[in-house]
Amino acid sequence: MTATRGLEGVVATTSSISSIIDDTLTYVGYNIDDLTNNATFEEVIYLLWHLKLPTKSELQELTDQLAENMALPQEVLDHFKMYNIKEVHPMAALRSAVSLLGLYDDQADVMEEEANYMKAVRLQAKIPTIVTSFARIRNGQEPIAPRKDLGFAANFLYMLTGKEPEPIEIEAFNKALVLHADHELNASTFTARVCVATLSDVYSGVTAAIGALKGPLHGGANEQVMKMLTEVGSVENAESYILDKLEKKEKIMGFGHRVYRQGDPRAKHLKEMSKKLTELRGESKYYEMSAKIEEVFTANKGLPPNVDFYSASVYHSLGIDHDLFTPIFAVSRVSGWLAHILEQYSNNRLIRPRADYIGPGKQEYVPVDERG
Ligand SMILES: CC(=O)SCCNC(=O)CCNC(=O)[C@H](O)C(C)(C)COP(=O)(O)OP(=O)(O)OC[C@H]1O[C@@H](n2cnc3c(N)ncnc32)[C@H](O)[C@@H]1OP(=O)(O)O
Ligand SMILES: O=C([O-])CC(=O)C(=O)O
Repeated sequence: MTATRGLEGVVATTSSISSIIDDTLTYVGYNIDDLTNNATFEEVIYLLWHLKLPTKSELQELTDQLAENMALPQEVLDHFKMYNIKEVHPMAALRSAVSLLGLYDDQADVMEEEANYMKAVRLQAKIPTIVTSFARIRNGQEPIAPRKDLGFAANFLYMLTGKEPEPIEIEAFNKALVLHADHELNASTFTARVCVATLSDVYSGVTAAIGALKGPLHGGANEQVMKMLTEVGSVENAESYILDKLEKKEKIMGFGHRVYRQGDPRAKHLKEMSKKLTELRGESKYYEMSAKIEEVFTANKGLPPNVDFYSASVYHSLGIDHDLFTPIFAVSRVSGWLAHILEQYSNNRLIRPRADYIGPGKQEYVPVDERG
């Protein structure tokens, strides 16, 4: 038995949800470029969960179900007062809040297909409310209830800021949600599938996935990119900053990918939005710094940017706090996690690989008093 480090190249499951073939990403056969340019996030949720695009009435039904389920149990809102909210990372708060949410769902452990589907609806609806309520409560503001007349993307920005977002903001945020929705067997989705393959519940699967997304080698990279842009500070500093990091053999966040070789097809959409939005805000230096970093890093390492790189300046231009970037990734990716959880349940087998043991050989037990 030999191990493949990081399971690189290992095919661990079949799936009908999304595919990456020759650097092309599709959701259920639809090219990501097409979906990003044309679809609402609600349509994409439906696509991932039902493996087909919705009719008008199917879309309306899902939209209504999401709207009806956005409110949080008061206990979940109250729990934000149990710790020092200003000191807590929002991803840790989200992970805990989702776990807590499971305690207030009397269907949490009901394993029927319909019950699991409705839990998916409830989680997809409530996660944006958790993120926006957390963000407001820590600023001493009251959470804002969603508006029935706004779509998913617009509602998120509205619940965060209390202001009705501009059409260009809604368009950009919707595109970002579509782009982050699913990505084959990435680390957090694999985590979710491993968890529920023990026939554990949907809340456990999503809680585990949030934990995996939090790390800077995965979803946490977008916040780290913004930290880097802040440190770089100006276009003039970008080249020396990157060359110095490379000299020290440090990783540059937002670059490289386990699967893509020529480039992440999602990055170009975010790059375009970054240019547009930073110009609109009179902060084009964030786009220009990013573009310079890309130029210098790619010339030196040959690694193109991934989805996390330009999403940082996009979210910054939308006025979003930098530590909310990864929770926003979760607001979108939960749609993919839930699709994979439902798919795993539908054809389940325990996921249990082997380890190639490399520890010591046979040893004799020595009582503690006799050990040197
Ligand atoms: C949504 C997402 O999860 S997208 C990914 C988000 N993560 C990041 O942006 C973090 C930065 N990137 C990385 O750490 C990696 O590219 C990963 C984690 C995305 C992929 O990792 P892996 O496939 O395991 O590649 P690994 O980390 O082994 O890198 C292979 C080589 O490229 C180098 N490399 C890869 N990415 C980077 C980077 N961003 N900066 C500098 N060097 C890099 C590694 O140092 C390594 O070099 P070596 O062979 O000389 O040691
Ligand atoms: O697929 C991966 O390894 C990481 C990624 O890009 C994603 O989850 O969107």
